[in-house]
Amino acid sequence: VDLSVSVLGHTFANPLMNAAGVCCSTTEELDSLLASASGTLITKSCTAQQRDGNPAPRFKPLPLGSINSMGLPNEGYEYYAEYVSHRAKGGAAAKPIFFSISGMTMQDSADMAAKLAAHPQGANVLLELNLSCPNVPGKPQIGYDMQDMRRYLEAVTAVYPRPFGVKLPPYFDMAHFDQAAEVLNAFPSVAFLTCINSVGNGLVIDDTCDTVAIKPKNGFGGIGGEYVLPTALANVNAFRTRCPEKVIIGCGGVLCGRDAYQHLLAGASLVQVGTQLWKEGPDAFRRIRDELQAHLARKGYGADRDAIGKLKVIE
Ligand SMILES: O=C(O)c1[nH]c(=O)[nH]c(=O)c1I
Repeated sequence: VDLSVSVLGHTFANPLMNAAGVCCSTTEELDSLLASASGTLITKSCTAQQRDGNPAPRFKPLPLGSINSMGLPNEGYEYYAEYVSHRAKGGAAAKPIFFSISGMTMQDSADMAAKLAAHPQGANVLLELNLSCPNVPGKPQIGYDMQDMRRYLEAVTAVYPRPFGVKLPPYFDMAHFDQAAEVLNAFPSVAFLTCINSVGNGLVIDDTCDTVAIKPKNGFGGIGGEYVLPTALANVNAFRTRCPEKVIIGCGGVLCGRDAYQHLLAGASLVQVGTQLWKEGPDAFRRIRDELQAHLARKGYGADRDAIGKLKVIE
């Protein structure tokens, strides 16, 4: 089965990649993804300057997923810009690299986008603008404020001439799908949407000691893993139907090849792996890729792209 996917002006060997934030904060981590069976990779969301993030414990793996309130720890824009200078390649050996930006202010995000636009490897980098970080105390999610989202996209499109994408939070109401899609469809250069970020502000309790699992925000943090697959699939499908000109990247609840297949059916062209990558390491990509390949073969598909968006409803 041909797993290659050609979207956004690039061809990927397979649809799998990491979710921003997981196994992608340092050169070593990023190189381990580059060496893995993933089709591509994305850098940790960066801010203008290096950030330590929230106090630990700030991440906990759970039987059915994970909770995190990292607080946007990262090495700063220049570190990741330097990384893509060496690693992003064009031409035959192309391995385009996704670059996640999550400025502390709109101006910071616009400034970093402008720098990325001028980057020598700019044509081999795909910007994923993170509008959905749920864990910086005092910073409400941009993706949940439609006017804010419009302002951010106006600021970034004014300085970033290339097609780029947006990392969206999960929405849970049809009216919100409609409102968000209306904003996003007003920006043709928003070429892809990554659905979803973690389900914000969950609370995990360790009842052996009657205490919350993580320290920041009195234990409130983003939920990932098996818990979120139905919500992720709904958001992939909702934006696929509302934004037919945009590419959808699925993220959320992918543990195995069949989960990735469900994201393709729902409308995703690429599929990100977060919590399971944290638990299993980059070898997860070979396993999930092979499982996806086997599943598509069993279903009689010649290529994974033939499955994209093929979800049937009950008439
Ligand atoms: O706390 C984080 O660093 C974080 N954690 C998430 O679950 N999603 C995000 O977009 C971010 I920027």
